[in-house]
Amino acid sequence: MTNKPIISMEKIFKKYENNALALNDINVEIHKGEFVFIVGPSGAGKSTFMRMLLHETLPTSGTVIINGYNITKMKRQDIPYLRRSLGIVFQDYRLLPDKTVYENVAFAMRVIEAPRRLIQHSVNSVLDVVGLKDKYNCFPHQLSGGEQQRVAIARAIVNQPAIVIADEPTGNLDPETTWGIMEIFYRINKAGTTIVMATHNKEIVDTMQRRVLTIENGQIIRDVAQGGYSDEA
Ligand SMILES: Nc1ncnc2c1ncn2[C@@H]1O[C@H](COP(=O)(O)OP(=O)(O)OP(=O)(O)O)[C@@H](O)[C@H]1O
Repeated sequence: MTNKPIISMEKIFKKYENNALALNDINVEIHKGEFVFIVGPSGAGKSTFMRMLLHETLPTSGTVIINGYNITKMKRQDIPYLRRSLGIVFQDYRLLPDKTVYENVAFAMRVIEAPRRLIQHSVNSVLDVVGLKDKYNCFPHQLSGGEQQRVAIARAIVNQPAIVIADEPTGNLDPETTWGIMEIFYRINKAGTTIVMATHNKEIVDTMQRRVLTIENGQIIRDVAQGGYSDEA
């Protein structure tokens, strides 16, 4: 058995066109099954870090390997395979407004041309995981923010990704709804999926007691295996 990290970043620098140095020598390994919070002040480089995992931005220098793909060297035709191994959840849900809950989730499987019966089975099963089976026929505007985020999570996990990347997923939600969403992430992680979540929410980080990477001025200034928002390593 190998123990290769599922995500590895080595000597990552990211300088934007305006010369802003968003990431300044990031070195980190994340292993399968970990739950990792990315925290830090506004402008620290968290979004840049997350966008790099999604292949939305490339490093100026350094190596990023995600689920076996070297993102700076991979072939263009392999990008969809990398994306398929990632489930993505955003702060603002990003559902298709004119599609039902069922269709929003099924869409993620239709684009990879999954067979119809598998789609039916998988969508029903993930809607059950997020507690939204009864709402399968609703449109996003008929749902609360928390329910919309549940749909987005169902969509993110329906293709059974190895890694779920969540950027501030509870940023628009009240505290009670936030905990409902965190419980779902907790269960997904318990089932073996690696989770990387950027958040400003001190309370959830303190309560969950998972790995915390703190980014400041483009550098990882703290890496705590199991701790709170500002615990020392
Ligand atoms: N597309 C871009 N072009 C130029 N500079 C950028 C770009 N995106 C981010 N930056 C700069 O890079 C730095 C890091 O930004 P980033 O968005 O990664 O921070 P963040 O930690 O996610 O902040 P927040 O918590 O406010 O979302 C900032 O100085 C920002 O101004």
